Amino acid sequence: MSRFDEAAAQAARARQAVLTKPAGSLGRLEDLAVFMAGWQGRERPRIDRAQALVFAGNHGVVAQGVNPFPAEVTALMAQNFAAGGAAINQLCRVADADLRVVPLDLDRPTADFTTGPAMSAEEVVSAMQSGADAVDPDADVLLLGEMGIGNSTVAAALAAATFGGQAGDWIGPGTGASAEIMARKADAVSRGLALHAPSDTRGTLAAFGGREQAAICGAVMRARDLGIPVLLDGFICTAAAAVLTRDDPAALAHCLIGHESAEPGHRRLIEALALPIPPILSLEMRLGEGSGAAVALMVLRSALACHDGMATFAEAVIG
Ligand SMILES: O=C(O)c1ccc[n+]([C@@H]2O[C@H](COP(=O)([O-])O)[C@@H](O)[C@H]2O)c1
Ligand SMILES: Cc1cc2nc[nH]c2cc1C
Repeated sequence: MSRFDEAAAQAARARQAVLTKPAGSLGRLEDLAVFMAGWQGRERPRIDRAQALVFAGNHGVVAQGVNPFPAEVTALMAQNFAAGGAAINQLCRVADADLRVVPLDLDRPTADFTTGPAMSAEEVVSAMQSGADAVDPDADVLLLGEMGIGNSTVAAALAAATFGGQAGDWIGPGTGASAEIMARKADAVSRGLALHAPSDTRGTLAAFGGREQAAICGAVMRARDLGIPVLLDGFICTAAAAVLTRDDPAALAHCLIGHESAEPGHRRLIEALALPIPPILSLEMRLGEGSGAAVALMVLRSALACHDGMATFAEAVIG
């Protein structure tokens, strides 16, 4: 497993200290440059290739009436991604990321977690493998996103199973749930938590699903093996990746959270994870599909452009 290269990070910190700016004046852009230096293992990190992976899946728990949009929208949005008409297509174009959408058995939803396990152990392994296989080994940064009608309910269950608390602590409006839908969501998550008591990563994914969540876990692990830093998207993507901390509390050390979503559970999740760098952006976005990670990539590129391109005081002969 790749490790944070402290020597490269230290060299990047030393470089930040001599660039032509008051110390610390680029704020968290400086932290981002040092983070990338450590995980890429070079004083001057770079992003020549950014890969964005969006995993899509369908969920049996939609039978509980927990989502305002019908499950068919997952496949329709997958087609929209392929045709270039979604927000993520526009954002990847301006952020210069290679977008790949990976639909995962959309015509075979996972089982309803209120009545039994969402997935078998084999299905979990297969979805994790799909995620791992999709990672471009030559990427300098990996953006992760998801699409799946009903998956804000799955995310709430995964977060509650991982960090504790009640259903009401983790549910939110998702794509725009009414009060009645919210009540059904709380009930579905509560019943799921009463039915399943998983204690590890794969068991938690098997209990609640879904395929896109397992794929995100597989991609995060593969990126770690390859030494590729990861930009997570919003609530649903973060909740999926967070399941990895059940097996290894440091599993997300190479991850940044692209943005803090408007979905209320995201703040709680961010606090529970306590990653060293806070979410890059907070724009009240709540779309999913990797959109917040793609906007955050533009900030990350800004951080690296300053780190790499600025003159040092010695070079500029200032002050
Ligand atoms: O990740 C987020 O922060 C986020 C917040 C709200 C909604 N979403 C997206 O909305 C879908 C899930 O919402 P729902 O209402 O169908 O459970 C799924 O496709 C997600 O990508 C995503
Ligand atoms: C239209 C639509 C687009 C999305 N993108 C990610 N999740 C989504 C959910 C819906 C409903």
